[in-house]
Amino acid sequence: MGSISAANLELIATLASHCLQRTTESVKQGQAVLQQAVQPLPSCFPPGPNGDVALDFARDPLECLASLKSRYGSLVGFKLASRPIVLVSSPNFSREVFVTQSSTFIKAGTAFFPGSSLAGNGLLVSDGDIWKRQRRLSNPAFRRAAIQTYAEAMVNITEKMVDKVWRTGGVRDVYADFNELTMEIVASALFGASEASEEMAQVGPAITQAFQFFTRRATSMFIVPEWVPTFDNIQYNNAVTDLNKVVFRLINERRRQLANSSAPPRKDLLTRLLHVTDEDGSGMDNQSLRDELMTFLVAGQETSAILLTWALLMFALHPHTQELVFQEISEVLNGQLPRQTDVSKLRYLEAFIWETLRLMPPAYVVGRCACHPTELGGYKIPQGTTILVSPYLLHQDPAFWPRVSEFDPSRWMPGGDATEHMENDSFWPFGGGPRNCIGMGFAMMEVTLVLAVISSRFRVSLPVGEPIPSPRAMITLRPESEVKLRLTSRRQQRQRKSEAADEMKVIVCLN
Ligand code: HEM
Repeated sequence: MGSISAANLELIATLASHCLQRTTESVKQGQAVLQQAVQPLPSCFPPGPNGDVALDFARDPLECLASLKSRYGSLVGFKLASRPIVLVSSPNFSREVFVTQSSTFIKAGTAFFPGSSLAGNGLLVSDGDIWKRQRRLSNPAFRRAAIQTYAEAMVNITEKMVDKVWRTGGVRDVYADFNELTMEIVASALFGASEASEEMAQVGPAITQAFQFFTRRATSMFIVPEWVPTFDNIQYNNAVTDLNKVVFRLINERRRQLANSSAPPRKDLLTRLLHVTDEDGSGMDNQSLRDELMTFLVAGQETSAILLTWALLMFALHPHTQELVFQEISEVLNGQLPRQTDVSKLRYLEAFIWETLRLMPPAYVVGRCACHPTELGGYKIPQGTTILVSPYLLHQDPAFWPRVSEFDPSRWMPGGDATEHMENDSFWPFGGGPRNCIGMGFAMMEVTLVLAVISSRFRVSLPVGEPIPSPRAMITLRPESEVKLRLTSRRQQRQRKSEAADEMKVIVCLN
């Protein structure tokens, strides 16, 4: 057997110390959780059940949260997998968590929060000064004028999908199709609709694998740290390594192009992020850029795919509403493809999207952690308590929403009963306060344009005998499995109708 070289020894020593450090961190975290587990809930905690609700939650998270609210009200204290949790589902307490006490209720320490090497220390997970700086530097890339430049690509990519895979319609798993579509849209917005997004498409399987792992981890009660060499972890870490290679290469290439080229700057998000600097002239380093780009992929791809899927299901379940959307689109677009300037004219479609977000908010709960002892609604909230604000429960509360379970987009039209909900804190599909969704404008434009393209070409229905797909609450409120919908080409349907009418005319003449 050969002897171990000095370099190898050094490597082994580094690895060992790394593992020891990570183990110590994990042990510390484990001790903190254990301490919380054995401690009873404080007496002045919000009222709730005595036992741990982990089993109920694992069986059906939505049902578990709804039953907690119906039994104990809009501020419930309980234990979930031994962690102290407060469930918040009223407008004023949600505002307090998101806005008034936003510096007390932070991300770090939130139970079941999917911190992961995939999104690194990006906007979704960071706190304090790091988050402030990254948000300040990222904001310009999401301003209205900036996101408008992605509209054309959003429409082209949708057209391409429709022409390639939907063509004449038929039954499709629209959830799978939308996952691919939104991945391509967000990758093209991030890196430009060129070789870069093609390169990202090549790492599609790695992204899918990393996302699936990320979801499993975020919904598991027992989290194995990513550095432990389990089969799952090794696969995941390989996927992240593949992604990192591509993303770092793209960042370096773009930096070189910007330094050398006198050509007009590209308009993708990466270029915009490379241009912004702080007051001291410094911008984001490669690692921060990588973390934000991956965060935008993680935060922006699946949420939009889910919203599009629920929207199409709503079309299928409410044919009259679908026809109203189609009428509006026909009038506004007049047979042309939608453009960014059309988005604000599609008022009923926008109302339709808000109503879908009301009943099926992809972010059905939003988590925070109390970074020091505080109060909420007169109750004591110890440091380390996880707060779950639930837009899903709030959007379905009959105290704030008349005809609460009716799907009625017209409530969002001028004079409707929902228009004031944006201001009165009973509608939080994109979160709120300083940590609200940076991609809200992007997502609303994307979903509007995609639905406009689809609706002008297809009528959507539930295939005969197909059950209505149900939601499954994971990190997001996603479909439980495939969502199979029938897409009937409106053009072919018109053709068939006019052929049938011609045939009828012939029969009448012959008679
Ligand atoms: C229908 C689509 C979307 C929904 C429903 C949604 C929902 C949300 C919600 C509820 C939050 C707040 C989370 C919290 O407070 O902990 C959030 C944050 C965030 N979203 Fe979205 N999102 C969507 C699309 C997007 C898109 C398209 C992007 C980017 C391309 C994006 C990027 C982010 C980021 C970076 C954050 C963290 C912001 C911060 O803490 O500063 N989201 N999103």
